[in-house]
Amino acid sequence: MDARIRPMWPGARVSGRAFTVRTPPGQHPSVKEALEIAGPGDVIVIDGAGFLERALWGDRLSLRAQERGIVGIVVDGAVRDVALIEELGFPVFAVASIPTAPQTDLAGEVGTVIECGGRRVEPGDLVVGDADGVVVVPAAAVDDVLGRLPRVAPPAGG
Ligand SMILES: O=C([O-])CC(=O)C(=O)O
Ligand SMILES: [Mg+2]
Repeated sequence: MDARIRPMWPGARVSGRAFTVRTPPGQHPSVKEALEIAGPGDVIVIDGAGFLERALWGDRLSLRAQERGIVGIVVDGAVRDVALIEELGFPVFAVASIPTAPQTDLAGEVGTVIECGGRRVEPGDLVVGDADGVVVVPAAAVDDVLGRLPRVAPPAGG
């Protein structure tokens, strides 16, 4: 994903399966819906249209996500409660933080093909994020990519 998408606290790392959401700018209903459908090992990936004037995510949603086994979220948009999210240790990757609340009147879609950070993301793609940002590996390419890892990994003990 492009370099706008950053970890919201130092040391945040995530890897898991994409659970996708597309939401109208600043709108919350589909984010909350995703939270109740996504499950263990999922990373919620939100196409928020890059809108930065309202936060789509915060500490309460992070706590609920942890309860459900969701392993992190990636938002092309803004979040809030970053200090509390860091205390929870929940990995959140987003463009920015802002204290302003989301709106609750328009739904989007969950579980469809979306664009996030300039990349196409399909449900089930592998999402990996760390201090450098986030990459998406298409589900069909995961075996190939993992199969090549031993050749690029440093030697044991090295
Ligand atoms: O308004 C919201 O639900 C987002 C938020 O602050 C939280 O999850 O704590
Ligand atoms: Mg909050």
